[in-house]
Amino acid sequence: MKLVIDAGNTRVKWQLLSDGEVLSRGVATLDMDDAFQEWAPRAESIERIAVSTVISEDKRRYLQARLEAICNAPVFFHWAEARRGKLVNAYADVHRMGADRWHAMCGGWQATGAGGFAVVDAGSAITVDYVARSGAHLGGYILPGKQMMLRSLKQDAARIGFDSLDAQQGSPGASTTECVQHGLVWLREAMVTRIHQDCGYFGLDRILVTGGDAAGLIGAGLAAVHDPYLVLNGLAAVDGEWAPE
Ligand SMILES: Nc1ncnc2c1ncn2[C@@H]1O[C@H](COP(=O)(O)OP(=O)(O)O)[C@@H](O)[C@H]1O
Ligand SMILES: CC(C)(COP(=O)(O)O)[C@@H](O)C(=O)NCCC(=O)O
Ligand SMILES: [K+]
Repeated sequence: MKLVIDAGNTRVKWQLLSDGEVLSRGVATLDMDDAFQEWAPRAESIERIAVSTVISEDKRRYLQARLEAICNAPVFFHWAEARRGKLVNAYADVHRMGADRWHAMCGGWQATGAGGFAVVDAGSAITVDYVARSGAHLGGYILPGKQMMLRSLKQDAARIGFDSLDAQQGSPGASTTECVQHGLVWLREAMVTRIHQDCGYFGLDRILVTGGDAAGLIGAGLAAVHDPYLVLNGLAAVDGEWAPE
């Protein structure tokens, strides 16, 4: 049995795998005492743990120590790479790229086979990455995620006080709350339009979306396949049979 973990800035996603089949899966946060209680009873059967993470080095060490306290299996951390098979990273300095972005692209490559694709990961931050049919990563974008935008408006502007609002429309607002909340919808719609345009320009056939705010992007019209476990699928492939060359 293998445990694969995607530890993001907000949440930890995990899956327990046996011969490539998913036995169980879940979501936790690192600060929870019982973060691993769902799989901990099966820890003795786990032979290997593979992790993709973008958390700080301090938190990464904390995660490793917690895993080693529960489980005897070796823990492997996987990072962004220059290439994996035909998939070629656009970064000159690949170590600077978030492991989650690389593993999401790996998951996308495995899932789409022949065509080019876009990966949108709407997590703490939003990332967009484009991969051509040849496997060449064309580059991407990093934007603040929904909660990050709301937090920065609240913290960094003295007179922007607003409430939560389940806004579905991006029409011009007539109060601070509406201006902020409709603004998010408006921004989302603009982003979706731009991603669709880029996919046409670069000849990409498919869009894959993942992350906690994926449903919001689909609600804003993103024509994408939603896979909440895209990073884990890519990580499992990299940690498994998929040879680097
Ligand atoms: N139950 C939830 N707990 C926390 N965040 C959630 C939840 N449901 C949706 N979200 C949204 O998902 C985002 C986190 O998504 P996630 O993909 O887990 O991020 P990360 O990979 O950065 O940890 C949050 O910013 C929040 O907007
Ligand atoms: C952009 C990210 C913060 C996204 O992480 P997340 O929001 O999913 O936790 C992460 O991929 C990261 O820390 N990247 C490093 C910089 C880069 O990818 O160039
Ligand atoms: K992520």
